[in-house]
Amino acid sequence: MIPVADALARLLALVEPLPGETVPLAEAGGRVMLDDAVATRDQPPFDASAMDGYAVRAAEAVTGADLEVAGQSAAGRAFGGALPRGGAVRIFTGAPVPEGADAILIQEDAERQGSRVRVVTPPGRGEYVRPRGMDFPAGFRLPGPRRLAARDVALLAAMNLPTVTVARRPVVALIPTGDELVEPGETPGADQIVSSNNYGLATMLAAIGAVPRMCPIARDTRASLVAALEVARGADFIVTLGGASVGDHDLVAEVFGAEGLALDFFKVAMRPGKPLMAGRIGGSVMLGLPGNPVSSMICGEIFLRPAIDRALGLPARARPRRRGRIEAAIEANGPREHYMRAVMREGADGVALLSTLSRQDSNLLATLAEANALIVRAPHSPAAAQGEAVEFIALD
Ligand SMILES: Nc1nc2c(c(=O)[nH]1)N[C@H]1C(S)=C(S)[C@@H](COP(=O)(O)OP(=O)(O)OC[C@H]3O[C@@H](n4cnc5c(N)ncnc54)[C@H](O)[C@@H]3O)O[C@H]1N2
Ligand code: MOO
Repeated sequence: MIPVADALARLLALVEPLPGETVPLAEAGGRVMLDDAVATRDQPPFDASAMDGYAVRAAEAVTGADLEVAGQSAAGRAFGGALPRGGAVRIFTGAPVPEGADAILIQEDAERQGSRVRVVTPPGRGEYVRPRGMDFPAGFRLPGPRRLAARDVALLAAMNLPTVTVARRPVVALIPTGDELVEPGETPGADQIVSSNNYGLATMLAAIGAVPRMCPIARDTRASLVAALEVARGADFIVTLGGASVGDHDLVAEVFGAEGLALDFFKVAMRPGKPLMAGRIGGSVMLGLPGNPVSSMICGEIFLRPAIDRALGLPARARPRRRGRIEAAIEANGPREHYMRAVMREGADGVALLSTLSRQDSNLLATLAEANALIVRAPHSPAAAQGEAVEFIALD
């Protein structure tokens, strides 16, 4: 058994960042932009009004001043010239402030009389004027690599970038293994269960920008595993579920070995998730996850997510951990790093409070769904009393 951190480092070393492809902005959300984006223009591209009112010279727009309205500036239809002396220009939000004006008299602070406007409450100099480039100047950089959130895409559009170069999505073949498995919706035999891990992992993968490839269930025979591998070939990652342990029907390492798997490691000091393996087969990274549903989902969190991030060109790092306090005592831990399902709530003073769920067996998907956090306990940690600090990973 190797430590979790070593296993992750070794897995990440097997992964190569994928090349980029150019996509239209409307399809860029959630994708990883590889390089810095550079603004081609100032935003706003001119001094703009932040309010509806009158563009004026602050020095002239004193209380009671009576200004001649020389014209109007609307968004998309600027006033043609400069602001005349003693004048005002009717202006609307987002419109260019005419040359010579340095403040906006909002209409609530003015009285309009025909072609003239009286100042009731004078504006300060610069008031309600958004200077050119206030949001960002030409040459401004949005740094890559980054996974593009909706707000990033809005910014790229404002930067006048119609396309963006993003990492190709990694294709991840998911191979469930086991004679006992049927697809959801089928009628299981008396000794059968429904395959769940592949659906959970596919959902996790799609959410982080990978493309899951659902392979048919491989039975516990050489021929069936080889057939599933053929469906998986060519994917960036080939992930098997189950068949990883030491039982007579756990054939993955042996069959894949004969098919060219260069195994890098097998067995990790973690709980759940011990019989994890990784290597390379053909051009693909192979990750063998344990069959127990919670084990494979937690291994997905701890290993597959950082590996996908690396393929996407993002910094490769372990899932971020936070610190919180436990609401009830926890027993001493054994030799494996323990990922305990827990419910986290934010305490009144901003401290996260964690309650471990009472049942932690690695077949219990219902407790995983109930959990919103994984408390991480280092190997051999002593018993922890109520209120003690622990590290945890927030589940999303
Ligand atoms: N003698 C030993 N037995 C076991 C050991 C060990 O060290 N010595 N390790 C245990 C641990 S820890 C785990 S984890 C499991 C992992 O075994 P496998 O990866 O070989 O998984 P399977 O035996 O194929 O299945 C385990 C369990 O999970 C169910 N399963 C499998 N695939 C799916 C799926 N797609 N959806 C839902 N459930 C699935 C399967 O029916 C079994 O119940 O080995 C322990 N044994
Ligand atoms: O490591 Mo197994 O994944 O404990 O159940």
